[in-house]
Amino acid sequence: MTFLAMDVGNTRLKWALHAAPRRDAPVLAQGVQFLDNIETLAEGDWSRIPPPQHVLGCLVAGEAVKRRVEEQMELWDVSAQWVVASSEEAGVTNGYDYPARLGADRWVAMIGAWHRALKLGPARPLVVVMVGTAVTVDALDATGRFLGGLILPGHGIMLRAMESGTAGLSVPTGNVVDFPTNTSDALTSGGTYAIVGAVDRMLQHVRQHCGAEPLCLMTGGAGWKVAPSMTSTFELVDNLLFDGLLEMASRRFAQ
Ligand SMILES: Nc1ncnc2c1ncn2[C@@H]1O[C@H](COP(=O)(O)OP(=O)(O)O)[C@@H](O)[C@H]1O
Ligand SMILES: CC(C)(COP(=O)(O)O)[C@@H](O)C(=O)NCCC(=O)O
Ligand SMILES: [K+]
Repeated sequence: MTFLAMDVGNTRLKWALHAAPRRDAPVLAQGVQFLDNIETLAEGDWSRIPPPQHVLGCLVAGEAVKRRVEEQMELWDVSAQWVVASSEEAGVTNGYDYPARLGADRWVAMIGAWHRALKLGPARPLVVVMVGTAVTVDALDATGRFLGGLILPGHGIMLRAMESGTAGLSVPTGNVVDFPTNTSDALTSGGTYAIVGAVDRMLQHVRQHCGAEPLCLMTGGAGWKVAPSMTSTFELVDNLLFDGLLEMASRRFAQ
């Protein structure tokens, strides 16, 4: 009963083949491809794994990318289910004005975070930070209700926006320092602290709204860049999206 979980962001496709669509099922194989290289999957990585019986993915990269991924999956006799955020799934409720317009990756990450937190102890509010192409900072209360969240540009987008919007800001990546004294460090530090500041602000909102200290989980390909500069307590989690997809799959594909 193998299960393929897939997370297609605006920069990279991440996949993990699990032995079953079950929480804590062992990972049999996993990989990452930049979106430009999707066409190599069927003849490359995916030709070397057993065919999955179930596929559940979240994709925020648009219809054209979805078609390219589905083309690669023609290798197998399986059709993918793509997550669409709804008003309730796997114990999490969605407070977005239009629930289906919430990024599927944010929905899946919150479901993963919610169940990870439940395993750690009594339910408490959560702040879920995803640092990918974009950065999202999402809040859940202690009943599993998504209260709302922030979206801001990720490192790459911030730098490219600065480069294209100014005459003299095309410089190499710098370091994060308290008092930047060159353009590279000033840009890198500014971008990083913008993200850290957004997280701190959301933690403050949740503390105030819920009257309890939230658990803060961070995930995403660029999480490691932000982690050293964080001021609040948080946990960096590698596979929050896969946790969420497994949690959903265990319900959708239960036999
Ligand atoms: N090996 C790497 N090569 C390029 N970018 C990387 C790498 N590792 C981490 N990153 C960073 O991670 C970001 C992409 O993270 P990811 O979570 O895959 O994003 P998305 O889900 O939006 O596709 C990139 O913007 C980059 O800043
Ligand atoms: C905010 C996002 C662009 C993040 O994308 P990512 O960084 O994971 O590639 C994505 O979740 C998205 O397109 N969301 C839809 C809009 C929304 O969530 O309100
Ligand atoms: K993502």
